[in-house]
Amino acid sequence: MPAETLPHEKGFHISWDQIHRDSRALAWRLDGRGPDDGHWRAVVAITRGGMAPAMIVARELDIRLVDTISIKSYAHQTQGEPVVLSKPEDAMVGDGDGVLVIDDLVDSGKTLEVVRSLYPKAHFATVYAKPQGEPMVDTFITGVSQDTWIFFPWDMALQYVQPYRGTD
Ligand SMILES: O=P(O)(O)OC[C@H]1O[C@H](OP(=O)(O)OP(=O)(O)O)[C@H](O)[C@@H]1O
Ligand code: HPA
Ligand SMILES: [Mg+2]
Repeated sequence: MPAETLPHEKGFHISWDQIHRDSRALAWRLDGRGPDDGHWRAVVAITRGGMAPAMIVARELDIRLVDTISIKSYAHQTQGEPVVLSKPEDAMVGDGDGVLVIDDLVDSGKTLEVVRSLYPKAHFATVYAKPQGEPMVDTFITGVSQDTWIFFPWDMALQYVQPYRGTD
C-alpha cells in the first residue's frame, strides 16, 4: 500500500532530529529511577523500531549491556499476531529486574504485552504512545491519538513537493 493511502485519519511525521530529542528526553526521564541505587542494569531493544531509541537511551545513561528481542507484528499498516523471532539469553535478562525494554511506540499494546509476559519485572519505555497501548507502558514521552499513523525517519525520504499555487 502506498504510504499516502492511510487507513488512519492523520499522519505524524517524525524527523531524525525529533526522534533524537524525544529519545534523549526519554533517557533523562528514566535517569536515576532504576532499582539498583537508581541504576539500570541493561537495555533490551524491541526490533526493529526500538533500536535507534534504545541506542540513544543506552548512550545517555551509560548502559553498555544492550541486547535485542526480535518481534514482527505489522506488515505496512496491517497488524497481525506478534511473533517472537529471537530473544536474549535467559541469563542476561532473567525476570527483567533492572532491565529497560525500549520501543519506538506502543499502539494497540500487543507487542509490549508479549514482552511483558516474558520479563514481568522489566521497565517498559517508549518514545510515543497511543491511548489503547498506554496501560502497557511504564514511561513514554509523547502521546499521539489512536487515529494517527506515526511515520519514522527511517521509513521516509526527502522529495520534491509542488508549490502550493502550482506552476505556469
Ligand atoms: O502496540 P502494537 O500495536 O503492538 O504496535 C507497536 C509495534 O509495532 C511496530 O513494530 P512492527 O511490528 O511494525 O515492526 P518494526 O519495529 O520492525 O517496524 C512498532 O515498532 C512497535 O514495535
Ligand atoms: O503509528 C505507527 N507508525 C509506525 N509503526 C507502527 N506500528 C504500529 N503503529 C505504528
Ligand atoms: Mg517494532
